[in-house]
Amino acid sequence: MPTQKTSARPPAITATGLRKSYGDKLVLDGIDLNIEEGTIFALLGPNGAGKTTTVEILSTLINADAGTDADAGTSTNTDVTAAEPEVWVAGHHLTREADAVRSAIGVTGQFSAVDNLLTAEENLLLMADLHHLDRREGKRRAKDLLRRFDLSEVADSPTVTFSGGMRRKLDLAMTLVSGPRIIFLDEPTTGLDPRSRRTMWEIIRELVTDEGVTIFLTTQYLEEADRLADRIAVLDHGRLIAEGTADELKQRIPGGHIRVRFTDVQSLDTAASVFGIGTRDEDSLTLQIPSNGSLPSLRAVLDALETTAIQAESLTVHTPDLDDVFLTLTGQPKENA
Ligand SMILES: Nc1ncnc2c1ncn2[C@@H]1O[C@H](COP(=O)(O)OP(=O)(O)OP(=O)(O)O)[C@@H](O)[C@H]1O
Repeated sequence: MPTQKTSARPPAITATGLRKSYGDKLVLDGIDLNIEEGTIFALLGPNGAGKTTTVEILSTLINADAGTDADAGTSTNTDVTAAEPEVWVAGHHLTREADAVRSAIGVTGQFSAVDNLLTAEENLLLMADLHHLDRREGKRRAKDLLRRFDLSEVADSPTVTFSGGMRRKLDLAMTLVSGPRIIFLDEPTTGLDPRSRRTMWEIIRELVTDEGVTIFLTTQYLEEADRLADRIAVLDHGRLIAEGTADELKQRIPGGHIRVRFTDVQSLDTAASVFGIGTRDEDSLTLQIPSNGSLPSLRAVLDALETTAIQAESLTVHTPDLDDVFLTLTGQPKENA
């Protein structure tokens, strides 16, 4: 069967005009993806945006409705005749070479694959069996993964006793038993406490830097995409409304600001006339002054307050984050998008 004929090192995932509807409900409306090998790609979107559906299609769990037809990416018509999807994963055609795709990928979904009745090691050995590894190799990989994920001490404990963070680590370890080159992580840290989330981030980063795997992750957390991803795509109502590095996305939105809170309206008014710019909010007694968040701009504000002897109660510096990106791109906060 053919493999993608580009360079010696094909992109990990390419897709053109990916569409999916459930009945009348259009979930994906012509999505294009181009993800380089050895990078982390984050698909960012609120609940119901179509993130899991995208992962399910790319990992061969469900079929897309259509790929590259004449009007791909431009139509919102849900009655588009299904054409052969044009999606390549790990250099293999998604539908014509589905088995080859499956053997190159690993998927960790929102619902744990961990069997509660088994120990951590038994869960890993079960995965090794499913992937037809011989017993010795299976045992070797299980031990190696338990050590890497800091689970050796609980290798023989029933997983029913595991915390959410331990379970999530074991889930990912189980995905790694088969040595996948591309790993799909569907909301890998949802519901985890901040410490477990950071541990998970470290593990994900190491997978890329140490082993050169490609990670396709979905997330609702702007911070997660910002911290982890080489490229981020923002999914909204079945369309990618923006794509780029975290910095590129941030550049598309207005700059940050310094927010100064005063103790009374008189101080607020004086400050508003001194600065001459900014948004004055009498209810919260705050003045929002445009700023790039740099030290000199902060110093300028502090100096002006000091020389004019205006009493400020508190001051916060706001640099643009991905929440601002969502607000700017969709006109709505992420939660309501
Ligand atoms: N099997 C299905 N039948 C009908 N509708 C579905 C099915 N699977 C998903 N949907 C709908 O498709 C839309 C996108 O769902 P999807 O699970 O892909 O979103 P998501 O971005 O992953 O959201 P979440 O963060 O909540 O998991 C939702 O409105 C969902 O109700």
